[in-house]
Amino acid sequence: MSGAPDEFDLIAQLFAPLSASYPGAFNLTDDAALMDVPPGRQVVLTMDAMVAGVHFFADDPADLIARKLVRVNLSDLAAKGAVPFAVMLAAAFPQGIEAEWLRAFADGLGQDVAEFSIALIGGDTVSTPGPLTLSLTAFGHVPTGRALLRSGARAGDLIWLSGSLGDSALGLRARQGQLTDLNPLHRDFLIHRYLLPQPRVALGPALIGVASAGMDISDGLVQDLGHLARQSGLAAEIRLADLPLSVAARTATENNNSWLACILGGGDDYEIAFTADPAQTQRIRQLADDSGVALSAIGQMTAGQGVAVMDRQGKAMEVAQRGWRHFSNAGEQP
Ligand SMILES: Nc1ncnc2c1ncn2[C@@H]1O[C@H](COP(=O)(O)OP(=O)(O)O)[C@@H](O)[C@H]1O
Ligand SMILES: Cc1ncc(C[n+]2csc(CCOP(=O)(O)OP(=O)(O)O)c2C)c(N)n1
Ligand SMILES: [Mg+2]
Ligand SMILES: [Mg+2]
Ligand SMILES: [Mg+2]
Repeated sequence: MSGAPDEFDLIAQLFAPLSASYPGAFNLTDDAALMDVPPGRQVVLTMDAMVAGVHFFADDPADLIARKLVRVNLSDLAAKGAVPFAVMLAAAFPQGIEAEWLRAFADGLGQDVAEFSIALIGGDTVSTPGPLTLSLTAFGHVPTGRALLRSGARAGDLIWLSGSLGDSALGLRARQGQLTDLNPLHRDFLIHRYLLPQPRVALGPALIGVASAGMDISDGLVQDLGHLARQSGLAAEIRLADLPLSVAARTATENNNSWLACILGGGDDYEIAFTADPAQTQRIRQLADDSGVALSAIGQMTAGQGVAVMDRQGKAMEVAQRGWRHFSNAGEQP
């Protein structure tokens, strides 16, 4: 492909190679793909869209935009305990987009297709007079009947969280010109966490038979745990002191307490929150050691409803920011 991109060259030259490992994708030359499911497994499907100016900045590197798109979707699959195997891409590219940008985008897609052993099995390519708009559908599989659901938590279960919380939301604030007193290394780390989330693809499947419920944290810990608690018919209580913070996030919040709200409700974490019977604690600690992904017990499920955040004195805190909403009704209680 040289000069101005052509729709069919783009598909044949840049996207088709990413389907090579999947015969049912017909090298992206047919109307649809065919999918077989391994015996004893169920397909898990998820779709997340990303829009320039809403989920990422239009001038973010094209390869990282593509990889973030893959990763936010694989995060949902991991939260269900699923092993990812395929994705479908719907891309609306702004008119006049450059061939070089598309090549970088496809390179990024290819990097993550390889890294996560998945295939691009189809999609659609259109132009838009609006901002770059991307949607990915991701497919994974789990042993039939064993997927982790939001509804499986029981009273007394501990709440666990992978990785560290708030890095990405702080990275976004740093890019927006806030958090100006960060040291450059911390700033780069936080921005990297924003640009390139790390879906917990190995952890998810390992949690089957260990966790009672799971979800990924995309909107903000407090809001998202609220969804899990509601679906399980329970309340969630988390302890501020036990939230896993990176050195960079800890430093940022030490200097300025108002960033705490960002950690509790800033979103873009793409970490997995799961619940488990306290009897599973040893196994979970072993999983963390084996996988190299930190797992922290941050609270417990109790009878009741809602999410309470306990401060360092054990008192319920006011939470200024519970999580991201694309739309909200004025006057509605969050
Ligand atoms: N436009 C839509 N049409 C159908 N289902 C949707 C739509 N938007 C969201 N959903 C469904 O609503 C549920 C919650 O979505 P969402 O909050 O985006 O979850 P997540 O944060 O895990 O991506 C999911 O089951 C999702 O498939
Ligand atoms: C430029 C920019 N501004 C703001 C945000 C913050 N933000 C946008 S959407 C979102 C929540 C997650 O996106 P969503 O579409 O709700 O994904 P899902 O919850 O469906 O996985 C957050 C925290 C961002 N990521 N980038
Ligand atoms: Mg979603
Ligand atoms: Mg999710
Ligand atoms: Mg959301």
